[in-house]
Amino acid sequence: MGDDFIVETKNLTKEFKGFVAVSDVNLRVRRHTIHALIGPNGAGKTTCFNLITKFLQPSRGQILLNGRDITKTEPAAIARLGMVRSFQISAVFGHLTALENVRVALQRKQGNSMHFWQSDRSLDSLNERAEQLLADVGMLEYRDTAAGELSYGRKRALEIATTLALEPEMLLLDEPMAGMGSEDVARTAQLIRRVSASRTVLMVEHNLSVVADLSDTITVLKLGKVLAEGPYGEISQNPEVIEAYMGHGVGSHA
Ligand SMILES: Nc1ncnc2c1ncn2[C@@H]1O[C@H](COP(=O)(O)OP(=O)(O)OP(=O)(O)O)[C@@H](O)[C@H]1O
Repeated sequence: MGDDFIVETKNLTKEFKGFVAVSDVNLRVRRHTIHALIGPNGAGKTTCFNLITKFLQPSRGQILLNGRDITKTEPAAIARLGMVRSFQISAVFGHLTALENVRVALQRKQGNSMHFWQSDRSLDSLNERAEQLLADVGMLEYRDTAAGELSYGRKRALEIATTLALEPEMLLLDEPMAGMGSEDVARTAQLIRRVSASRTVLMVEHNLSVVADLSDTITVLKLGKVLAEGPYGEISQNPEVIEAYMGHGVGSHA
């Protein structure tokens, strides 16, 4: 793999009233890879994620997206630059069907230009694109099901489809497996692998076997600092990582 980084942070630091939650983090996310942020509770994963997606403003440091400094960029502008965050809590409209949910996302992407939507042809092509996105996440058979009636895992798949409607170059997933049963976890892992084919994925995830299975690179945070970075086989052998996870699984994964 070449050294082509889509996201880089330089000395990224966040202090909350003097408490340093994220401390001088230099993260480099290689294009077209799956990169996971892990670490024990309170390690600073969520804060780091919120900084990168601009939900929080850093106290110090820099964030680069495709080499461009986005440290001061408004969160709303980030999606237009190709970086889209998918939420842990499903953001789909329960009373709309799966297809309608994806259509809404596509319309939002198109900017809702009235004259565009008046033609039947454009509506047809919108439906086609929405169906394609549902197929991409393995949800075509649920196209006419109200989102509120879908299982939690399928809601998440639908939510990923609405995120993909924005054509992100980079997808940020906040604990994609949270609250899922094992069947949904397996399906979602497959989905993440599939959508990562032409994109870059950065995820915060607690499920270590999923992280081990999916990630090209793993960054381990502890007390706001990077403790280790590398593929699972490497970090899981790192004594400091094992100690940080004492009794919680790193190193014991087959
Ligand atoms: N808004 C805030 N104000 C004060 N302290 C905060 C704030 N947000 C996070 N922290 C602190 O920063 C540290 C890192 O928190 P963070 O949520 O980023 O960790 P995490 O690795 O995501 O943990 P978890 O796995 O438990 O979600 C914690 O000690 C937390 O209490």
